[in-house]
Amino acid sequence: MSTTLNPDTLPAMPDLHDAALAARLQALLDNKTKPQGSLGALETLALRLGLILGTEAPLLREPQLVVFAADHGLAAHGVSAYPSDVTWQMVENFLAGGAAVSVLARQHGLALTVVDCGVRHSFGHRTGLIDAKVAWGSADALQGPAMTEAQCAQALANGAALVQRLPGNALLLGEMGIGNTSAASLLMSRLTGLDIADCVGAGTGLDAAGVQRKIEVLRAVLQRHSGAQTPLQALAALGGLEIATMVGAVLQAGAERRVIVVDGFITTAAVLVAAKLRPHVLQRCVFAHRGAERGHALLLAHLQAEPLLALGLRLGEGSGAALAWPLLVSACAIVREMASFDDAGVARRSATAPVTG
Ligand SMILES: O=C(O)c1ccc[n+]([C@@H]2O[C@H](COP(=O)([O-])O)[C@@H](O)[C@H]2O)c1
Ligand SMILES: Cc1cc2nc[nH]c2cc1C
Repeated sequence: MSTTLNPDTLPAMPDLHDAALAARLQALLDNKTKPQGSLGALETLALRLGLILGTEAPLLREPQLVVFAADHGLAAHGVSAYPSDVTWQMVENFLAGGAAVSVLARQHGLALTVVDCGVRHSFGHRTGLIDAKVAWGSADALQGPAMTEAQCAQALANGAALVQRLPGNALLLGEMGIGNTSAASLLMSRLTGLDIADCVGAGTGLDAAGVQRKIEVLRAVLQRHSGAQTPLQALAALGGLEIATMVGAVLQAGAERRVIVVDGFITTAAVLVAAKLRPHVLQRCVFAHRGAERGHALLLAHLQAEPLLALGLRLGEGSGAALAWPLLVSACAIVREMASFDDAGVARRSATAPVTG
């Protein structure tokens, strides 16, 4: 491993497990005026948020939805249904407030920031856009590595630095990049050992023949980079400047004990890379949804993640993270505000009632 891409330089990620706090949070939930466990997944979520934030009174502050954007050399091989220009055009749409995620972020009071990690376009200085451009798109991974080790290290550092400057205690992940389902599928296959055919889907809307061609291209890419086996080697070779920047952001957010809200297939692939480097980062993650992109369900299963929603989304941008956000707010409010049996003078479960699961 070269010194530029050294995993030892990444942030430490201590185990968040705190049996005493978990027991106190569970007791708080069990004493609320409801049959035990009746708020289902919201209770699991409340426990997780309490543990991440290290408190019995979890409160989410100044949530930040960050859309990581970049272009992909592999897009030249017809692996997407749309042209690469859509990446910069959608960045303009985010900045103008007209994209799906713009609408949802406004609706839910989420600060929206777009990061140019490597878009093939010059935006100039713009409100709401962070310039973290490492290159004008990643290189064609069929010809060589998608990024040099130095570029990958720069993207990781950019992601960490931008999170350090963000306020609040929650990071919602979004991305935009024509061709980035290919990079995500490549990373998934390499880091899980699953066959590439199980990791590839229609992305923006390829037909069945298009998906077959995409699988063939990606199989050749994996062959070309058979030596790139560690998480960081795979990240540099198989690419995605927005994915690499996101990995840096996720590791920094996790180290700062921010709540990380994971969106669709591509953001989950970034979390996979981060988790292979620092497994405890998964304790800080809330998986917003299981999307329609083939591979996402398998990837979530690999991570033993239980997503909150299943709406058939395949948009990205952070749209699923934004849609799930009110559930996180509700979970925290339940812990902080709901009355206990004692507070409200409500009778507890009868001592003689049979115990059920
Ligand atoms: O989030 C997802 O699960 C998801 C699934 C399919 C496509 N996308 C979005 O579509 C783009 C990538 O698709 P493609 O076909 O160009 O690789 C990129 O901008 C993603 O945000 C996102
Ligand atoms: C129009 C469009 C919007 C998107 N948002 C995220 N990925 C996208 C891909 C396309 C093609």
